[in-house]
Amino acid sequence: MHKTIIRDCEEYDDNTGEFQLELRQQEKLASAIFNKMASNIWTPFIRFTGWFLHKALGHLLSSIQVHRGQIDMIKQAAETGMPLVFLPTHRSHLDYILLTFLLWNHEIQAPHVAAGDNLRIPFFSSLMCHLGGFFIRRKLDDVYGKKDYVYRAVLHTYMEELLRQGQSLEFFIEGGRTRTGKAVVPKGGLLSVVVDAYMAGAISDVYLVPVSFSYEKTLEGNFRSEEMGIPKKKETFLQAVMGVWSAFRSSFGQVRADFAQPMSLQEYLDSAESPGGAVFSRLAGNDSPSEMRRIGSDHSIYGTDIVKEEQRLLVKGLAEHVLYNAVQTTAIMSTQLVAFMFLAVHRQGATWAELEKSFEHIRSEILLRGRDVGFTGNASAVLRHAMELLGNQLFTWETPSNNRKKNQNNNHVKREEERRILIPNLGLPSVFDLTYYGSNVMSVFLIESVLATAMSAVSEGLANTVHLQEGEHMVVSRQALLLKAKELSQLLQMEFIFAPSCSCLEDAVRDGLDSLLHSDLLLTDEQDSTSSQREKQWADQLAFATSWEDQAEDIDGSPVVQDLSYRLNTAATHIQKLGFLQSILAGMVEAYWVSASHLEVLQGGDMTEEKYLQSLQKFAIRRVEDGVATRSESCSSETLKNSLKMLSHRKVISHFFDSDGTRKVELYGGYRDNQELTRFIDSVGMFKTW
Ligand SMILES: CCCCCCCCCCCCCCCC(=O)SCCNC(=O)CCNC(=O)[C@H](O)C(C)(C)COP(=O)(O)OP(=O)(O)OC[C@H]1O[C@@H](n2cnc3c(N)ncnc32)[C@H](O)[C@@H]1OP(=O)(O)O
Repeated sequence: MHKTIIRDCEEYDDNTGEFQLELRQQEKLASAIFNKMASNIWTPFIRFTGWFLHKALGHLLSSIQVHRGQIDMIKQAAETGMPLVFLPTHRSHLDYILLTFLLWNHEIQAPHVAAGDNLRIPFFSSLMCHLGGFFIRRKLDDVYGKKDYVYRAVLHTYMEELLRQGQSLEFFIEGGRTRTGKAVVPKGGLLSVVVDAYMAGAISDVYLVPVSFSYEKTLEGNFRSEEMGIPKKKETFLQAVMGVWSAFRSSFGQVRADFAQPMSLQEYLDSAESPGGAVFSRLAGNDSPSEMRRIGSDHSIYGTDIVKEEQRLLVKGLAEHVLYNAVQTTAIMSTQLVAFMFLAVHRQGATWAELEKSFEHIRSEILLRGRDVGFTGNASAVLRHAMELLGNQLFTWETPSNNRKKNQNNNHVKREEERRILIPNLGLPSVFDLTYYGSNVMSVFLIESVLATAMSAVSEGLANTVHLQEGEHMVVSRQALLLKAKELSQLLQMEFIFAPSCSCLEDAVRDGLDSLLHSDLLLTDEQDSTSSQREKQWADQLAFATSWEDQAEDIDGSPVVQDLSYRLNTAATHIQKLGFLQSILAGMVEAYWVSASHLEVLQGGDMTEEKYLQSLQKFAIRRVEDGVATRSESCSSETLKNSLKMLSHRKVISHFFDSDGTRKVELYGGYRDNQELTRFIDSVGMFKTW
């Protein structure tokens, strides 16, 4: 492999002494990088580790669930001889251990796994290397803005060569473990190498395998400090050993691994419907895909100076597609359901009977939406088990103070017991334990939650459960609702992937609206549907399907097709459902609104990015401590950071480097004006549901 890199360099036939000297130096550098990077799988060691894990994992986990059919599917894909690229979601350090372990158990070739060089911990890193780990920089370029071509070339060639040899690869496209519990916007660097290897004809095809791991309890404990904005410390050898030791003295419940259907890269790119396919066709121009493949491409980390925007879109679309599939296959574990239930339904607490009822209800709603759960058993038993794993510091039992008497008889004691309320601890920082586990469930109800939140914006706050009265008459325009839902999804695009890249956001939102209609949260005027009314509903929906696009194309913005209106079902149970759906995104919307409001600080002039983020987090925490915030999770460091990415993407703020190389942030021209900024803050604030 080392020779391949050197051969590539020697293709430049320049015999001047200076060039030869430079070449030798670069060769030395490439060789040093390669030696530091490469993995060295040692099969007997994998076998030994597999045997050891068989003994050890039983002390940590009560079970590892994996679907036999999914494993067979992976085996079949492996038997084609095509390289497999495993792309798991990243929740824990156990992810990569379990993946190789599961594959080894089923006699599937162990993959080479990209490990960030922050994991280069003495002793452990050499074990990792023999188990398939190859070390990459977390940032490709050491110096910002200056491409490290040699490093990029070595990494590119190394990965391409592994694929060429039919070896399997694994990398975490989110780039690191999630701190919030939900998937992180994917990175495109390593995936671009795989796409490029195919485009350049180094491989005839490759299977991309989205994988997800879902834990009842993660080994890592919690990410409270990081969510509070306290920087992560680099782990030392001693801490790593202590971590392993303390893990073996605890119990982490069950883990569920899910493999989504392997995707052929060739099929993905050839598919005319996928945005990847459309971009690919444009890139290929008149050339057929195979012609294009022969020509090669510069889609990767190592190519022309600037990767074309269309090429980036192709890889980005693919990465999002993979991650979307991984998230959709993720099973919901007991602890995740319980945490979600407290955050979205029972923030004020609930009796045991109420909790059991909600638990059963949410479980059935999850299954109804085609998602799986990683537990069985009756609500009471699962609730107890989940709360034990989450830890009792997250909940407090309280007895309502009235009628509390001493010396009661048995019946009284029982009744008293039934009246006791279990209250979640939503204070800082423990709320982040609940959000970490609960956020995995968000993806199940995401689009419906977006629509419920948009409903509040369309009705100018009147459709908030705080204001809504039972039996109240409230009508919303379908067109306005869909447009506001789209706006909100775009606002939260750094938080979620709303639709796979083969579909579009509009379709996903329309499907969400159908669910709300189906569940009777929204009613058409003629809800008692006779067959002719059903036909009309169909026709109306068809009309809207074209109206969205029509309206987007219309110059003056007036809708071309007649709009429809829906009546909000204000029966008590439906108000409750609306509240539940709005509650799911309320903390995030509050964080984005807080972030938008804090921009006023920048009207005084630019600030270093670090200082600005600190001041934003302080502001958000103070709101919680002063009791001003509605949701304590609104000060989540990760959400605030994402909101800044969105502000930068929307060109509300911009970044630049000072003369001393410090990254600074400032308001974009128009937003320095008070009115413009206020308009922007209001455009975020309209999604408040409190
Ligand atoms: C039985 C036995 C069991 C035991 C068994 C044990 C197994 C023992 C194994 C140990 C295993 C440990 C495993 C740990 C797990 C981690 O350590 S996770 C962390 C490390 N992994 C990753 O980060 C993978 C995903 N990250 C990436 O792909 C990132 O892109 C990279 C490669 C790290 C680079 O990140 P970056 O420097 O921030 O730069 P980024 O903006 O992403 O782009 C870099 C370049 O990529 C290219 N690029 C990026 N996006 C695109 C795009 N959309 N289109 C085209 N090109 C693109 C461009 O060339 C870009 O450069 P520019 O043109 O922008 O200058």
